[in-house]
This record gives sequence, C-alpha cells and structure tokens, in this order.
Amino acid sequence: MSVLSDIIAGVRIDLDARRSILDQSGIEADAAAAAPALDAYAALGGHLDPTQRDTTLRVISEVKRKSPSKGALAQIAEPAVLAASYEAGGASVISVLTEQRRFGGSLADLDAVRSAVKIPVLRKDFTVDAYQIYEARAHGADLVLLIVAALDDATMREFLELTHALGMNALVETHTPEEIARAINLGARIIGVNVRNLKTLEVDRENFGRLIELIPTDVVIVAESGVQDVSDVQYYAQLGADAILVGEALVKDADPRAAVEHFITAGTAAKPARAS
Ligand SMILES: O=C(O)c1ccccc1NCC(=O)[C@H](O)[C@H](O)COP(=O)(O)O
Repeated sequence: MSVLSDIIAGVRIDLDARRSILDQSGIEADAAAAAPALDAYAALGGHLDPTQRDTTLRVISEVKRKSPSKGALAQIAEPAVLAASYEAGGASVISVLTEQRRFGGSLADLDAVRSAVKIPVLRKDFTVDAYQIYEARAHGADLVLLIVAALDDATMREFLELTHALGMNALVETHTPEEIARAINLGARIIGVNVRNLKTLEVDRENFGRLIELIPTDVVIVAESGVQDVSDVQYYAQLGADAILVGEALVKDADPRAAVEHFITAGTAAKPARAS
C-alpha cells in the first residue's frame, strides 16, 4: 500500500466517525449558514491578466505539526497565533492541514485560524468524499485541496462543481504530466505541482521545472513542498511559479512573520515576466 493509500484509508475511517455525529443534511445546513467564502483565486493573482501577473510571488503559508516524511515538526499550541504571524508577514492564503492521524491537524485548527485571519484559508486534507467539501465550507474554508492522484475524473468533476457551487476555489494538485493534462481538461483554475511524490515521499524540486511548461498561463500555478530556504523560493520563482506553498520551513522558523516577508521579497525579485 502506498503512503497516499494508507493516509486515505485512515481519512475514510475518521470521516465515517464525524458523519455518524453530524449527518449529510446537517453538514449541508452548516455550510449554507457559513459566511460567504473569500476569493482565494483573486488572492493568488488569478484575476489579473497573465502578462501582468508577474510582480509578486505569493505565499501560501501552512499550519503543519507533523508529517509522514519528517515526523514531528513543531508544537503549534496556538494555530491562530501562527496564522496571524503569517498574515502579518504578507501571506496570501493560510493552509491548514486538518488530517489528524499523520499530520496532527483538526477542524478545530481550521476554526481557530479562520477566526484569526482575514485572508483566504485552505482546508488541506485528502478529499475523497463530498461531505468533506461541505465540512470545509461549514468551518470557514475558502479553498479546498483536490489531489488528482486520489480521484478519478468523474469524481474530480463532481468535486470541482460542488466546490464552485459553494463559492470556494480548489487547489488541484498534480505530480505528473498525465495529472496536469487531467487537471486542465477538468477546467482547474489553480493547479499545484507537488514536488513531493505522495506515494513514495521522494522530493524532486526539478519536477516543477519539467511540469510548469505544460500549464497554460491563465492558470494560477502553485509550487508545493520542498522549500527549505530562500534559494528554493528563488528557484520556483525563476521558473515562473505564481505562488509557493510552504509548510516545514515556516513552522520551524523562530520568526514566521519575517520568514514569510523574506520569501515574498526574494521570490518577487527573482520572478521573470510571464509571456502571454
Ligand atoms: O509532508 C508530507 O510528508 C506529506 C506526505 C504525504 C502526503 C502529503 C504530505 N504533505 C502535504 C503537503 O503537500 C505539504 O504539507 C505541503 O506541500 C508543504 O510541504 P513542505 O513545505 O515541504 O512542508
């Protein structure tokens, strides 16, 4: 069993437990009662003409306690405080890992972050059931993660439609040329290239350079994972990333606000203009 399959097996068990407490109609009612979603697509520069989307490297800053690849990363007693630091540093979106078994996250973390910041929030989880999309909205998320490797096309289409119907955007995560082709065919507007292979956990930053060429310029392109320091930020920026998603390097930094600021400044300076 791959790491991804193993994670998803646990996600399904935990989801069944939550659904036994709050059924489908209950979660749909909670989602409908939530404050409207913020525009994460615009926050990532997607509303701008692609030829003008060249001035800023945007940062999605992650609340990440532990991971299958690295084990414990940071205590994060108060995710709200961390998220507020990220926002003060200029983050465009806060990513909150809500998977419990392997990442130590929770919906309570999402609630805490939602109340602490005014910028869009990504519910970062392994979405395999429409219930989780309603749940994300009910807990104030503006963006959900859809991992192409975990979903067939029919399910991806259904989940994308539901996400948009609820006023949210989706970060559609890819790792191979085939997954990028599927994401584009399905009309994804924000495509993440995760340089971490979720089946083996191997990190290959150069995969971003190989894959970005396959993504049209009107799509927001997010480089995910593998940022250890500013040279990695510059590397993704030089290749044309619109945004980077960073977890470990930020949660381990003693001054996360300054780290976000530094990444934005260095990445923006390194970013070339995008051809139309
Ligand atoms: O981080 C992991 O080990 C991991 C393993 C299996 C599935 C997903 C995993 N991480 C999720 C992510 O995509 C990252 O949290 C995110 O891109 C940030 O990565 P990093 O900056 O390298 O912490």
